[in-house]
Amino acid sequence: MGPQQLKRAFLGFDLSTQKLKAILLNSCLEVVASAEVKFDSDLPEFRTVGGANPGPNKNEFFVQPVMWVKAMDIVLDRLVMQEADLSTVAAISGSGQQHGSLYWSKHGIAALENLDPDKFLHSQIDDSAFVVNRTPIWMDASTTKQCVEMETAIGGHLDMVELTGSKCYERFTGPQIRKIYQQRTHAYEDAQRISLVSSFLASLFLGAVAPIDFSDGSGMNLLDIRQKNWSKACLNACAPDLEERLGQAVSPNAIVGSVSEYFVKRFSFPADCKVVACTGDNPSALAGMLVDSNWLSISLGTSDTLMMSMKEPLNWEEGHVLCHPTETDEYMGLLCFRNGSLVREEVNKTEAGGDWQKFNELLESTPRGNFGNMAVHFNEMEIIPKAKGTLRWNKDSMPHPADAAKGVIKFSSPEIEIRALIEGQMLHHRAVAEDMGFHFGNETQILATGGASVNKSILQTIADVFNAPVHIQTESEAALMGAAFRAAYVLYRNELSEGTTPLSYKDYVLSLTPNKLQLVCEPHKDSADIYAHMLLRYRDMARTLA
Ligand SMILES: Nc1ncnc2c1ncn2[C@@H]1O[C@H](COP(=O)(O)OP(=O)(O)O)[C@@H](O)[C@H]1O
Ligand SMILES: O=C(CO)[C@@H](O)[C@H](O)COP(=O)(O)O
Repeated sequence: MGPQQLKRAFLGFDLSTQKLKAILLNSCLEVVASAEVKFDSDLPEFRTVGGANPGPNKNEFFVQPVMWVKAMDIVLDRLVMQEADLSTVAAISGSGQQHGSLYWSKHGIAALENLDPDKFLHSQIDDSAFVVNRTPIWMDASTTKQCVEMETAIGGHLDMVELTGSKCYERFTGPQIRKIYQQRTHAYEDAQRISLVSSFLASLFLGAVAPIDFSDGSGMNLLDIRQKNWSKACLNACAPDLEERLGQAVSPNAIVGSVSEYFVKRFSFPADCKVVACTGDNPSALAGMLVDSNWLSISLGTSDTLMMSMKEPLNWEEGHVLCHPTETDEYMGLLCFRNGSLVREEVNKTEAGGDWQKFNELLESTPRGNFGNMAVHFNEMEIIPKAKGTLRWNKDSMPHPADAAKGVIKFSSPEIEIRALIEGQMLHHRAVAEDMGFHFGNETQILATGGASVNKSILQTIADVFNAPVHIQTESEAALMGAAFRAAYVLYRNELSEGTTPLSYKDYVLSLTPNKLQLVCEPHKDSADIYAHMLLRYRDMARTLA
C-alpha cells in the first residue's frame, strides 16, 4: 500500500428505521469516527415514534423524506465536530431500510443537481423535491389489494416467487408504487424518478438520482432476480411507464459516480471520491458479517430479521430470496419479523419501567421454559405468519383460563410476562426459519447485530431457543460496517489493473482486518429438550392467531 493509499478512508452510512448512522474507517478498515442522528429525539418536529408516522388509514406508515435529508445535514456536522478528516474519504457507500420509496419531482431533481454549498441540504431538497410527502416505508402493510392484483396479473403467487424471489408482500415497493399510482395518479404522473431509501442515500452524495442496486431491488416484487433486471411482466402489473422512473438496476459492486461539488466545497471531500451503489440494510448487514454458510445472522433492529447466504435461489413461498450484496452470482435468504424491538420496548415500559437492566434482571430470574407459560405478541400484523393479536397460554397447553379476552389478561408477574415475550419471539423466529428449510445442527453458530444485540439476557434466550452459540461483532453494527467495507472493496476492484483477478470480497476485507467476533452466550445443556416441546406448542398458538 503506497503512502497515499495509507491515508485513505471509507465512509459508510445506514439510514435505518430509527436512525441515520455514519462510520469512518481508515485504510486498515478500523473505525476512526462515528456519529448518529435519532429521528424521534433529534428531529422531534417530524413527530415520529420509532422513526415512523402512522398514516390516517389502517396499516399505513410513512415518513416525510425531508427528515432524512435533515438527518444527513446533522450527521455530517457531527462527524466534522469529531474532527473526522473527510478530505481523505476515497469512497462512500450506504445501506437503507428496505422497501421504502421516494418520488422525485422535476424541481427536486434540479435542486439535487445544483446544490449550493453555502446552504444546508434540507433547505434545498425540501418538501417540494418530492411529489409524495408522506412516503411509504417498510412498516406500511396497506397494499393487500395491490398484492392480489399484481400476483393475478402475472399468473399467481408462485410465478411471482419464481421471478422475484418473494410472493407479493404489502411492504414491498411494487405494491406500494401501484397504490400510489391508483390513489394519487397525478402524483405518480408527476414523479420523474422513484428511489429506494438506499438509492436515495446514494443520490444525495451523487448530486443526481442514483440507480437502484439489484440486491435491494430484490425487495420490490419488480426485479427478475436471475436476470438481474426489471421484469417486464411485473412492471406491467404494477404501473405504467415505470421502467423510466426506476432507471436501470445496477450491481451492488458498481461505482455510480463521484461525489457532487457540494460535498467537495462544503465538507472538503476529494473531487474523485467515489460513490458506490448503496444497498438494503439487511443485505448490508450480511456484507458486514463475513461469516460462513453454517452461520445464521440475526439482526435485532426495529424489525427482527434472519439472514443466510444461498448459492442458488430457492423458491420460498414465504420469506424472501434476494440477490447477494457481494457475491453477485449468489443469493441470500431473508426472513423479516415486524414485531421485534418495538414490542420489546413496550413490554419493557409496562413491566420494568423502561429500564433494560431491570428487564434483564426479571428475565434472568425466571427459569428456561417459564413454568410452561408462553406468549405470542403480534401487536402489528406479523409478516410470517400473517397474524395479529396477543395470546398467552399456561402450562396445560390450553388457552390461558382468562384468554377469552385475548391480549388483555396478563400473567401473574412481570418476570413471567417478560420471559414469555422473549421466548415467544425467538420460538416464532426459529419455527419460521425451520419451515424455510434452515437446518439447525451442532455446527450452527449465530451472529447477532442491531440495537437489541447489546442485551446479553436476550442473546442468552436466543442461544437457548436456537440451541446454538451466539456471537456479536465488537466494532460496530454490521449494516454500517458492511456499507464502509463495500465502499473499500468496490474501489479496490475498480483500481485493479486489467486482467488481474480480484480477491473475493471476504478475502479482501479479512486481508485488511480480522473479523472481530466475541462469543457472548452458549446454550444451556437442557435447552434442546425444553424448547423442542415449546416449539410444538408455539405452532399451535400461532395457528390459533392466524
Ligand atoms: N439494551 C437494550 N436491550 C434491548 N433492546 C435495546 C437495547 N438498546 C436498544 N434496544 C433496541 O434497539 C432498537 C433500535 O435498534 P437499531 O438497530 O438502532 O434500529 P434501526 O436500525 O431499525 O433503526 C430500539 O427499538 C430499542 O428497543
Ligand atoms: O422490511 C424489512 C426487511 O424486509 C426491514 O428489515 C427493513 O429493512 C427495516 O430494517 P430495520 O430498520 O429494522 O433494520
